Amino acid sequence: MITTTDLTKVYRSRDREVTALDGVSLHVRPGEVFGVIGRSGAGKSTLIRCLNLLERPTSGTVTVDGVDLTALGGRGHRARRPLRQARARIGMIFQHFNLLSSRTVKGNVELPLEILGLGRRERSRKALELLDLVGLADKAKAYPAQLSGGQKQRVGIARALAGDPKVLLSDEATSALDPETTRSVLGLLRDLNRQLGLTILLITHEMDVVKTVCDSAALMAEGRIVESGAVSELLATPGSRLAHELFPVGGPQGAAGRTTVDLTFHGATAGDPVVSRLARTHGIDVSIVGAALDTVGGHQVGRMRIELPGTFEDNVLAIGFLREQGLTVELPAQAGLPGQGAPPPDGAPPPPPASGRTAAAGRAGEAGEAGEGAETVGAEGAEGGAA
Ligand SMILES: Nc1ncnc2c1ncn2[C@@H]1O[C@H](COP(=O)(O)OP(=O)(O)OP(=O)(O)O)[C@@H](O)[C@H]1O
Repeated sequence: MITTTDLTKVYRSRDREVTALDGVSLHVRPGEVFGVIGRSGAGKSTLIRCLNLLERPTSGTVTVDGVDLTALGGRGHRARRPLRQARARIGMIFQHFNLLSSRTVKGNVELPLEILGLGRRERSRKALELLDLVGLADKAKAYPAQLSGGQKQRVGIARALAGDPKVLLSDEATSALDPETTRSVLGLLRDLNRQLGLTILLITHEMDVVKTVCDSAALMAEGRIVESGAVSELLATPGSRLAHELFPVGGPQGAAGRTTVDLTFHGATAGDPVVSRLARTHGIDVSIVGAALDTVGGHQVGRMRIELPGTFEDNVLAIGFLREQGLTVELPAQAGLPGQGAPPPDGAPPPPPASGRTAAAGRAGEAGEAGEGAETVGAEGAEGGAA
């Protein structure tokens, strides 16, 4: 639905050049919610402005719903008619809502309909229909100043849907909202995505947004896409930086003479009692040092950090066994090993605050036991619960 090819944007002023986008190629499939995450300055806003050609890229192409926007004339607010028409099919919502304070809620939603040339009655009918869709039918006559932040964003969403877009771009739409309102606005976006088949690309610096609503995600750093893919696939990719940021597993690592292993249970593996099977079949005392359950992309996922007695070489067979069971197995950096799962230190956004049933601190006991404190789950619990 959205494809960019080698998209580059260089801002030039008299004395310096900033490469905000450096060869960005990404593909958003029809009907998916796609999150772009990255630190401040990574190039996210530039990317989203280039997607609807509010900003003209220096080179590369942007294709939305089969139309190569970069081939259409004009830029910014001086876009020519074909580009304006193509843009009308791309809705956009903003962090600070961008509502007109002098217009009522209904008047704000009618604005794009006026620009599209609809008559007064048709505008009124459509605006009320859209307000109903976002749950604000009773606020049609209110002014933006009389609304909460979440209600303002709902008006922004209704306005963005006025041109019956196939694509909705969201520029940090929940960053100004409290956590509960964020959840409700993300819930609305997910409902619209399902009901209308709307493709949504959102940029955010909040990992929780990606975790809550996105089917796929891309990590941006220094104008480039560092990693991207379906969230479920990323979680199954050893060493994925996004997976590590999305769902960190806690617990100490690298004790001398022991091998630390991070396991991810998802899909078909979620219900298998793999750890106790490992303990039984290989006669190993498995220590669980951290475990967590969380919902990522609408699916429950379990992660567990275990320790095996002995060095990596002593545990090659056990690790092979875990891989054969279909688990994602990662070896964080530890004594005598470079580490397979730990993400490189630079470029990624800071880790999100712990959420969901994230757990683990200190040694939590031997296999099968629930750990002390917090909400640590034992081997069978984590496996069974992550269905
Ligand atoms: N109009 C501009 N002129 C010059 N440089 C710009 C312009 N807009 C953005 N930049 C630069 O491009 C780089 C990417 O900025 P951008 O706003 O796209 O990042 P971002 O990931 O959206 O950051 P934030 O989350 O803080 O908004 C930054 O170095 C920024 O200073």
